[in-house]
Amino acid sequence: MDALGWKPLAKIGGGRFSDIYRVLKSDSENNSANNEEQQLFALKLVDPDDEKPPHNIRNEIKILSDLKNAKEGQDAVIPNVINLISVSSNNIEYGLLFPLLDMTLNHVIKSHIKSRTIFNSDGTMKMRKVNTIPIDSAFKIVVGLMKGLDWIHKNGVIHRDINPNNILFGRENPEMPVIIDFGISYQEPYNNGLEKPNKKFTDIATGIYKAPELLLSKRDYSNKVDMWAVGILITVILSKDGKPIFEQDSMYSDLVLLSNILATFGSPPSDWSDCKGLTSFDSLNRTFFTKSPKPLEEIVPRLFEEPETLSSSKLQKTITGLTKYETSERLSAHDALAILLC
Ligand SMILES: Nc1ncnc2c1ncn2[C@@H]1O[C@H](COP(=O)(O)OP(=O)(O)OP(=O)(O)O)[C@@H](O)[C@H]1O
Repeated sequence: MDALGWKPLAKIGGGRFSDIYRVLKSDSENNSANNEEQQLFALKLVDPDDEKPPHNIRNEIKILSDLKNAKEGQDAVIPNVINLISVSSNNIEYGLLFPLLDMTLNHVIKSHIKSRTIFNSDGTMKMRKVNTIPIDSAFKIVVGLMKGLDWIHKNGVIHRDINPNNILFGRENPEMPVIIDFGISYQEPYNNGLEKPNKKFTDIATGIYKAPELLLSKRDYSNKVDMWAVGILITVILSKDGKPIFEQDSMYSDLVLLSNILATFGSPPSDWSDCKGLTSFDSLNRTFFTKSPKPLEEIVPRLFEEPETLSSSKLQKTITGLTKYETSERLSAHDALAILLC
Protein backbone atom coordinates (compact mmCIF):
# COMPACT_ATOMS: atom_id res chain seq x y z
CA MET A 1 0.00 0.00 0.00
CA ASP A 2 1.15 3.51 -0.75
CA ALA A 3 -0.28 6.77 0.55
CA LEU A 4 0.64 9.70 -1.67
CA GLY A 5 4.18 8.32 -2.09
CA TRP A 6 4.57 7.18 1.52
CA LYS A 7 4.42 3.70 3.04
CA PRO A 8 1.94 3.73 5.99
CA LEU A 9 3.11 1.63 8.94
CA ALA A 10 0.35 2.31 11.47
CA LYS A 11 -2.53 4.63 12.15
CA ILE A 12 -1.50 6.81 15.08
CA GLY A 13 -4.38 9.23 15.36
CA GLY A 14 -7.20 10.93 13.66
CA GLY A 15 -10.18 13.12 14.15
CA ARG A 16 -13.62 13.39 12.62
CA PHE A 17 -12.20 14.32 9.23
CA SER A 18 -8.65 13.02 9.18
CA ASP A 19 -6.41 9.98 9.58
CA ILE A 20 -2.86 10.29 10.85
CA TYR A 21 -0.33 7.59 9.93
CA ARG A 22 3.24 6.83 10.88
CA VAL A 23 4.84 6.56 7.46
CA LEU A 24 8.16 5.54 5.98
CA LYS A 25 9.74 7.09 2.94
CA SER A 26 9.00 4.50 0.23
CA ASP A 27 12.62 4.28 -0.94
CA SER A 28 13.91 3.48 2.56
CA GLU A 29 12.24 0.04 2.88
CA ASN A 30 15.56 -1.78 2.62
CA ASN A 31 17.49 0.51 4.91
CA SER A 32 18.83 -0.50 8.31
CA ALA A 33 16.61 -0.08 11.38
CA ASN A 34 18.56 2.94 12.58
CA ASN A 35 18.25 4.64 9.25
CA GLU A 36 14.55 3.83 9.15
CA GLU A 37 14.06 5.78 12.40
CA GLN A 38 15.23 8.89 10.62
CA GLN A 39 12.92 8.23 7.69
CA LEU A 40 9.75 8.08 9.81
CA PHE A 41 7.21 10.87 9.55
CA ALA A 42 3.58 11.60 10.43
CA LEU A 43 1.19 11.93 7.49
CA LYS A 44 -2.20 13.60 7.96
CA LEU A 45 -4.67 12.54 5.27
CA VAL A 46 -7.81 14.58 4.70
CA ASP A 47 -10.53 14.48 2.07
CA PRO A 48 -11.73 18.11 1.79
CA ASP A 49 -15.15 16.96 0.55
CA ASP A 50 -15.80 15.27 3.90
CA GLU A 51 -15.01 18.33 6.00
CA LYS A 52 -17.50 20.62 7.69
CA PRO A 53 -16.69 24.23 8.68
CA PRO A 54 -14.76 25.44 10.56
CA HIS A 55 -12.54 22.46 9.54
CA ASN A 56 -10.75 23.35 6.35
CA ILE A 57 -7.63 21.52 5.20
CA ARG A 58 -6.77 24.08 2.52
CA ASN A 59 -6.81 26.80 5.16
CA GLU A 60 -4.66 24.64 7.45
CA ILE A 61 -2.10 24.26 4.63
CA LYS A 62 -2.12 28.01 3.96
CA ILE A 63 -1.64 28.89 7.64
CA LEU A 64 1.10 26.29 8.21
CA SER A 65 2.92 27.38 5.04
CA ASP A 66 2.76 31.05 6.07
CA LEU A 67 4.04 30.21 9.57
CA LYS A 68 6.84 28.18 8.02
CA ASN A 69 7.82 31.02 5.67
CA ALA A 70 7.76 33.46 8.57
CA LYS A 71 10.01 31.07 10.53
CA GLU A 72 12.48 30.93 7.67
CA GLY A 73 12.91 34.70 7.82
CA GLN A 74 13.85 34.46 11.51
CA ASP A 75 17.27 34.12 13.10
CA ALA A 76 16.05 31.96 15.94
CA VAL A 77 13.95 28.91 15.09
CA ILE A 78 10.66 28.55 16.99
CA PRO A 79 10.50 24.84 17.79
CA ASN A 80 7.14 25.03 19.57
CA VAL A 81 4.99 25.09 16.44
CA ILE A 82 4.80 22.03 14.18
CA ASN A 83 6.75 22.25 10.96
CA LEU A 84 4.85 21.34 7.78
CA ILE A 85 7.47 19.47 5.74
CA SER A 86 5.51 19.06 2.53
CA VAL A 87 2.05 18.72 1.03
CA SER A 88 0.95 16.21 -1.58
CA SER A 89 -2.42 15.51 -3.11
CA ASN A 90 -4.21 13.26 -5.55
CA ASN A 91 -7.70 13.89 -6.90
CA ILE A 92 -9.26 12.91 -3.59
CA GLU A 93 -7.09 13.64 -0.59
CA TYR A 94 -4.45 15.99 0.75
CA GLY A 95 -1.46 14.55 2.61
CA LEU A 96 0.39 16.79 5.03
CA LEU A 97 3.80 15.51 6.08
CA PHE A 98 5.11 16.39 9.56
CA PRO A 99 8.02 15.37 11.77
CA LEU A 100 6.96 12.33 13.80
CA LEU A 101 6.51 13.10 17.48
CA ASP A 102 6.00 10.58 20.26
CA MET A 103 3.31 11.59 22.73
CA THR A 104 0.56 14.08 23.40
CA LEU A 105 0.33 16.27 26.50
CA ASN A 106 -2.52 13.98 27.54
CA HIS A 107 -0.08 11.04 27.61
CA VAL A 108 2.43 13.11 29.59
CA ILE A 109 -0.21 14.10 32.15
CA LYS A 110 -1.48 10.50 32.49
CA SER A 111 2.05 9.12 32.86
CA HIS A 112 2.51 11.28 35.97
CA ILE A 113 -0.67 10.14 37.73
CA LYS A 114 0.31 7.52 40.32
CA SER A 115 -1.67 5.59 42.92
CA ARG A 116 -0.47 6.24 46.46
CA THR A 117 -1.49 4.60 49.73
CA ILE A 118 -2.66 7.14 52.31
CA PHE A 119 -2.75 6.14 55.99
CA ASN A 120 -5.48 7.74 58.10
CA SER A 121 -5.00 8.65 61.77
CA ASP A 122 -7.44 5.87 62.77
CA GLY A 123 -5.14 3.24 61.23
CA THR A 124 -7.22 2.70 58.08
CA MET A 125 -5.74 3.32 54.68
CA LYS A 126 -6.96 4.22 51.24
CA MET A 127 -5.57 4.55 47.74
CA ARG A 128 -5.44 7.98 46.18
CA LYS A 129 -4.40 9.21 42.74
CA VAL A 130 -1.61 11.77 42.88
CA ASN A 131 -0.21 13.95 40.11
CA THR A 132 3.57 13.69 40.39
CA ILE A 133 4.59 16.06 37.58
CA PRO A 134 7.33 18.28 39.04
CA ILE A 135 6.38 21.98 39.15
CA ASP A 136 9.60 22.83 37.32
CA SER A 137 8.73 20.48 34.44
CA ALA A 138 5.24 22.00 34.25
CA PHE A 139 6.86 25.44 34.24
CA LYS A 140 9.12 24.54 31.28
CA ILE A 141 6.15 23.15 29.35
CA VAL A 142 4.16 26.35 30.00
CA VAL A 143 7.06 28.53 28.82
CA GLY A 144 7.30 26.46 25.60
CA LEU A 145 3.55 26.78 25.02
CA MET A 146 3.70 30.54 25.50
CA LYS A 147 6.59 30.83 23.03
CA GLY A 148 4.60 28.87 20.46
CA LEU A 149 1.44 30.90 21.04
CA ASP A 150 3.34 34.18 20.99
CA TRP A 151 4.73 33.22 17.58
CA ILE A 152 1.35 32.10 16.23
CA HIS A 153 -0.40 35.26 17.48
CA LYS A 154 2.34 37.61 16.25
CA ASN A 155 1.76 36.12 12.82
CA GLY A 156 -1.95 36.92 12.93
CA VAL A 157 -3.23 33.41 13.60
CA ILE A 158 -5.70 32.30 16.28
CA HIS A 159 -5.22 28.57 16.90
CA ARG A 160 -8.78 28.00 18.23
CA ASP A 161 -8.21 24.47 19.51
CA ILE A 162 -5.57 24.51 22.23
CA ASN A 163 -6.08 21.28 24.20
CA PRO A 164 -3.86 18.43 25.46
CA ASN A 165 -4.29 16.35 22.27
CA ASN A 166 -2.96 19.16 20.12
CA ILE A 167 0.28 19.51 22.06
CA LEU A 168 2.93 16.94 21.28
CA PHE A 169 6.39 16.02 22.56
CA GLY A 170 9.35 14.14 21.17
CA ARG A 171 10.75 11.39 23.43
CA GLU A 172 14.16 13.04 23.45
CA ASN A 173 12.72 16.34 24.65
CA PRO A 174 9.77 15.68 26.98
CA GLU A 175 9.60 19.26 28.29
CA MET A 176 9.45 20.95 24.88
CA PRO A 177 5.85 21.18 23.67
CA VAL A 178 4.99 21.42 19.97
CA ILE A 179 1.61 22.90 19.01
CA ILE A 180 -0.13 20.98 16.21
CA ASP A 181 -3.47 20.95 14.39
CA PHE A 182 -4.34 24.20 12.66
CA GLY A 183 -7.42 22.55 11.12
CA ILE A 184 -9.88 25.10 12.56
CA SER A 185 -7.49 28.04 12.98
CA TYR A 186 -8.24 31.61 11.92
CA GLN A 187 -5.84 33.76 9.95
CA GLU A 188 -6.38 37.49 10.22
CA PRO A 189 -7.90 39.54 8.75
CA TYR A 190 -10.62 37.46 6.97
CA ASN A 191 -9.46 33.88 7.45
CA ASN A 192 -8.65 33.74 3.76
CA GLY A 193 -12.18 34.74 2.80
CA LEU A 194 -13.86 32.13 5.01
CA GLU A 195 -15.00 34.28 7.97
CA LYS A 196 -15.40 37.98 8.63
CA PRO A 197 -13.63 39.25 11.77
CA ASN A 198 -16.93 40.13 13.46
CA LYS A 199 -18.71 36.96 12.30
CA LYS A 200 -16.28 34.23 13.31
CA PHE A 201 -17.48 30.70 14.05
CA THR A 202 -18.13 30.19 17.74
CA ASP A 203 -18.24 26.40 17.45
CA ILE A 204 -14.51 26.14 18.07
CA ALA A 205 -12.26 24.81 20.85
CA THR A 206 -12.67 21.51 22.65
CA GLY A 207 -14.72 20.80 25.81
CA ILE A 208 -13.54 22.56 28.94
CA TYR A 209 -11.04 24.69 26.98
CA LYS A 210 -13.75 26.97 25.52
CA ALA A 211 -13.41 30.58 26.62
CA PRO A 212 -16.46 32.09 28.38
CA GLU A 213 -17.07 34.69 25.65
CA LEU A 214 -17.50 31.83 23.14
CA LEU A 215 -20.15 30.30 25.37
CA LEU A 216 -22.01 33.62 25.18
CA SER A 217 -21.77 33.57 21.37
CA LYS A 218 -19.37 36.47 20.96
CA ARG A 219 -18.37 36.38 17.29
CA ASP A 220 -15.74 39.13 17.11
CA TYR A 221 -13.45 37.39 19.57
CA SER A 222 -9.66 37.64 19.54
CA ASN A 223 -6.63 35.43 20.09
CA LYS A 224 -7.42 35.71 23.81
CA VAL A 225 -9.62 32.61 23.36
CA ASP A 226 -6.32 30.69 23.07
CA MET A 227 -5.05 32.35 26.24
CA TRP A 228 -8.10 31.25 28.25
CA ALA A 229 -7.62 27.72 26.90
CA VAL A 230 -3.98 27.65 27.98
CA GLY A 231 -4.96 28.96 31.43
CA ILE A 232 -7.33 26.02 31.90
CA LEU A 233 -4.70 23.69 30.45
CA ILE A 234 -2.18 24.76 33.10
CA THR A 235 -4.69 23.91 35.84
CA VAL A 236 -5.05 20.44 34.28
CA ILE A 237 -1.25 19.91 34.03
CA LEU A 238 -1.00 20.88 37.70
CA SER A 239 -4.13 19.17 39.00
CA LYS A 240 -3.77 17.36 42.32
CA ASP A 241 -5.10 14.05 41.07
CA GLY A 242 -5.26 14.27 37.27
CA LYS A 243 -8.88 15.44 37.27
CA PRO A 244 -9.84 18.69 35.50
CA ILE A 245 -11.10 21.55 37.68
CA PHE A 246 -14.54 21.37 36.04
CA GLU A 247 -17.12 18.56 36.29
CA GLN A 248 -16.95 15.79 33.68
CA ASP A 249 -20.19 16.96 32.02
CA SER A 250 -18.58 20.32 31.17
CA MET A 251 -16.86 18.43 28.35
CA TYR A 252 -20.19 17.89 26.63
CA SER A 253 -22.52 20.70 27.69
CA ASP A 254 -21.84 24.41 27.23
CA LEU A 255 -24.40 25.20 29.93
CA VAL A 256 -22.67 22.97 32.49
CA LEU A 257 -19.31 24.44 31.43
CA LEU A 258 -20.57 27.99 31.87
CA SER A 259 -21.96 27.26 35.32
CA ASN A 260 -18.66 25.55 36.29
CA ILE A 261 -16.67 28.55 35.06
CA LEU A 262 -18.87 30.87 37.15
CA ALA A 263 -18.58 28.62 40.20
CA THR A 264 -14.77 28.58 39.89
CA PHE A 265 -13.81 32.04 38.67
CA GLY A 266 -16.87 33.94 39.96
CA SER A 267 -19.42 35.89 37.90
CA PRO A 268 -18.13 38.08 35.09
CA PRO A 269 -18.31 41.83 35.76
CA SER A 270 -21.84 43.10 35.04
CA ASP A 271 -20.33 45.61 32.59
CA TRP A 272 -18.10 43.02 30.88
CA SER A 273 -17.13 45.00 27.79
CA ASP A 274 -16.53 41.92 25.59
CA CYS A 275 -20.08 40.66 25.96
CA LYS A 276 -22.08 43.82 26.73
CA GLY A 277 -25.11 43.96 24.44
CA LEU A 278 -25.11 40.25 23.61
CA THR A 279 -28.53 38.78 24.37
CA SER A 280 -27.01 35.74 26.06
CA PHE A 281 -24.95 37.94 28.39
CA ASP A 282 -27.88 40.17 29.26
CA SER A 283 -29.95 37.14 30.25
CA LEU A 284 -27.03 35.68 32.17
CA ASN A 285 -26.76 38.97 34.06
CA ARG A 286 -30.46 38.85 34.91
CA THR A 287 -30.73 35.15 35.71
CA PHE A 288 -27.65 33.91 37.51
CA PHE A 289 -26.89 34.66 41.12
CA THR A 290 -23.68 36.55 41.62
CA LYS A 291 -20.92 34.10 42.43
CA SER A 292 -17.62 34.88 44.11
CA PRO A 293 -14.41 33.39 42.71
CA LYS A 294 -12.78 30.48 44.50
CA PRO A 295 -9.35 31.29 45.92
CA LEU A 296 -6.58 30.18 43.53
CA GLU A 297 -5.28 27.98 46.34
CA GLU A 298 -8.41 25.87 45.97
CA ILE A 299 -8.18 25.75 42.16
CA VAL A 300 -4.49 24.75 41.89
CA PRO A 301 -3.45 23.63 45.39
CA ARG A 302 -0.17 22.17 44.11
CA LEU A 303 1.11 25.69 43.47
CA PHE A 304 0.71 26.51 47.16
CA GLU A 305 2.52 23.49 48.54
CA GLU A 306 5.50 24.33 50.72
CA PRO A 307 8.15 25.36 49.99
CA GLU A 308 6.85 27.90 47.51
CA THR A 309 9.31 28.29 44.64
CA LEU A 310 9.86 31.02 42.08
CA SER A 311 8.28 28.77 39.42
CA SER A 312 5.15 28.23 41.48
CA SER A 313 4.66 31.92 42.26
CA LYS A 314 5.13 32.84 38.58
CA LEU A 315 2.63 30.15 37.57
CA GLN A 316 0.13 31.51 40.11
CA LYS A 317 0.37 34.98 38.54
CA THR A 318 0.11 33.52 35.05
CA ILE A 319 -3.04 31.49 35.75
CA THR A 320 -4.69 34.48 37.45
CA GLY A 321 -3.90 36.65 34.42
CA LEU A 322 -5.07 34.08 31.88
CA THR A 323 -8.46 33.51 33.46
CA LYS A 324 -9.70 37.11 33.43
CA TYR A 325 -13.10 37.56 31.78
CA GLU A 326 -12.26 41.00 30.41
CA THR A 327 -10.06 40.15 27.41
CA SER A 328 -8.26 43.51 27.58
CA GLU A 329 -7.03 42.38 31.02
CA ARG A 330 -6.38 38.73 30.05
CA LEU A 331 -2.66 38.11 29.50
CA SER A 332 -1.31 37.81 25.98
CA ALA A 333 1.35 35.16 25.37
CA HIS A 334 3.90 37.98 25.26
CA ASP A 335 2.74 39.29 28.68
CA ALA A 336 2.81 35.78 30.11
CA LEU A 337 6.39 35.27 28.93
CA ALA A 338 7.36 38.55 30.61
CA ILE A 339 6.03 37.15 33.92
CA LEU A 340 7.50 33.66 33.48
CA LEU A 341 10.95 34.69 32.29
CA CYS A 342 11.57 37.76 34.48
N1 LIG B 1 3.33 14.93 13.95
C1 LIG B 1 2.71 14.00 14.66
N2 LIG B 1 3.42 13.03 15.29
C2 LIG B 1 2.77 12.08 16.02
N3 LIG B 1 1.44 12.03 16.21
C3 LIG B 1 0.68 12.96 15.60
C4 LIG B 1 1.27 13.99 14.79
N4 LIG B 1 0.26 14.77 14.32
C5 LIG B 1 -0.88 14.26 14.83
N5 LIG B 1 -0.65 13.18 15.59
C6 LIG B 1 -1.65 12.38 16.34
O1 LIG B 1 -2.89 12.47 15.68
C7 LIG B 1 -3.86 13.13 16.53
C8 LIG B 1 -4.79 13.98 15.68
O2 LIG B 1 -4.03 14.92 14.94
P1 LIG B 1 -4.69 16.29 14.44
O3 LIG B 1 -5.20 17.00 15.67
O4 LIG B 1 -3.77 17.03 13.57
O5 LIG B 1 -5.93 15.75 13.61
P2 LIG B 1 -7.42 16.31 13.59
O6 LIG B 1 -8.15 15.65 12.49
O7 LIG B 1 -7.39 17.79 13.55
O8 LIG B 1 -7.95 15.80 14.98
P3 LIG B 1 -9.20 16.42 15.79
O9 LIG B 1 -10.37 16.53 14.87
O10 LIG B 1 -9.36 15.42 16.92
O11 LIG B 1 -8.71 17.77 16.31
C9 LIG B 1 -3.03 13.91 17.54
O12 LIG B 1 -3.73 14.13 18.75
C10 LIG B 1 -1.85 12.96 17.74
O13 LIG B 1 -2.21 11.90 18.62
